[in-house]
Amino acid sequence: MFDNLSDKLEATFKKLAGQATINEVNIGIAMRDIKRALLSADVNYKVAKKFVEEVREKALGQDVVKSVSPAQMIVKIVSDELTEIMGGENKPLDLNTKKLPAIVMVAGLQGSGKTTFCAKLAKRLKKNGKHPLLVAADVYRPAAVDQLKTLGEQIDVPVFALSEQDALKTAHQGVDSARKNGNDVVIVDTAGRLQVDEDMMVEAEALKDQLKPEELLFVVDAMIGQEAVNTAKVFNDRLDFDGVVLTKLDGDARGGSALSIKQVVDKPIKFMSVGEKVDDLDVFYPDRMAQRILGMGDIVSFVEKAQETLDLEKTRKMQSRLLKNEFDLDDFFDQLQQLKKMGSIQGLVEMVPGLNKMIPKQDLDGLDFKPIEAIISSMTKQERATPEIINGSRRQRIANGSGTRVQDVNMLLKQFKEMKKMMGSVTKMTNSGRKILPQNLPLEKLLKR
Ligand SMILES: Nc1nc2c(ncn2[C@@H]2O[C@H](COP(=O)(O)OP(=O)(O)OP(=O)(O)O)[C@@H](O)[C@H]2O)c(=O)[nH]1
Repeated sequence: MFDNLSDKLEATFKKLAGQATINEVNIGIAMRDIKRALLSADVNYKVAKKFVEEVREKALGQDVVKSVSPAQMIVKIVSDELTEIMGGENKPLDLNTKKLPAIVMVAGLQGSGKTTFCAKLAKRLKKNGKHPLLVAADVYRPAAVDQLKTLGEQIDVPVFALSEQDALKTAHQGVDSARKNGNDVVIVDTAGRLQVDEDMMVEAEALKDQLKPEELLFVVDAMIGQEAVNTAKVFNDRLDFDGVVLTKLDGDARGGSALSIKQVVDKPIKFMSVGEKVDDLDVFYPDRMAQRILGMGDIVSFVEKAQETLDLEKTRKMQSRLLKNEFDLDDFFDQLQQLKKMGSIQGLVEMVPGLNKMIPKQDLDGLDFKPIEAIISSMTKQERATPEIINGSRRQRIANGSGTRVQDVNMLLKQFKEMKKMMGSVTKMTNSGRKILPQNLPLEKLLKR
């Protein structure tokens, strides 16, 4: 996400880095470049125009501070402005209500990722100690009801559905059922259509009027670019929703909708969805997103995600084995499982400052752990603990057992050996008190110029 925009902004800042002062001329060129970068990231034209005007005004109005170079100053202004256009601070869900259950109504076009989002949100709320109930009010497509039921089973959250095609009745009875069964939050999945149509809007308006949800969330697929912004406008004019959920940001390399939607509908983006799995949902933090766009990563989210998903006890044990250089293929296997729990690798790489520059995206596309897992699973306990004993005939046996080739086994063993060597030297550096991160980051370097 935002790959191109990040590269273009970085190039603009680099050009400014050689300048001694900020003046009308160099700021004019920089703003032209930034505007072009925003437009090619599919940012709404009016938003891009306003953005550069604000940045220009702030940059020219700044007192020259000796310790800060023009490039540093512009990076800071652009970062603040990006945060601002995406909404400033995160606006969390407000589920406070005197009458339980709290109701979250979810609306959007068909295929936007509504149903998947309902399940993701339910999982998140459950983790935070709530007792959600999912209500299948997307009654016209039996497959949508089945999909919600399957997801509900997967995350162990109850799903309420009726066999009748009556969204209002389903929603009302769902809320009653929640009240009876002690569910404190109801998440109502509503019907979508392929395009905005009158029947869908009328039904959504009726649901809103009758349910009076604490949160009405509009779900939109970021991959449709500016169309996402237009659809948001139409839905907001009719439903006056409370917040936006941007989905499929993992597939949206440009990111224009994330940058435009808040400005156009004046409603906060509350969540972003970055993959198909039930854990691929993140709270949307405009400031962290701005940092990501500027290639500075989002280490806070990375650490939060790790804390939420990883088995910390296991990780601690692994670290201690690493320090003693006892890390073996069993640990490697465990670590892969933990990594997988954290979500998409591309998403993780984008969060770590500088890492997205070090690993080409094409190396991550389609990265598949399955053959690695199969190879390790085909080894004996002894082989996993002491990979050095894996000779030619053992390699052949492991390849046969895992349905891979001997070359694949060789490659894995070689990579494991190199990784262990690298970890050894990192451990030594850490022990000797040398800091490894985060000095080598592109923007950190740029800021030092
Ligand atoms: N890559 C990616 N796929 C997603 C994401 N969110 C949802 N999807 C996929 O998008 C497709 C549509 O998602 P649904 O949740 O069924 O969409 P919906 O809006 O409920 O659609 P209807 O039930 O037909 O109204 C599914 O294949 C999801 O797995 C996401 O963040 N990233």
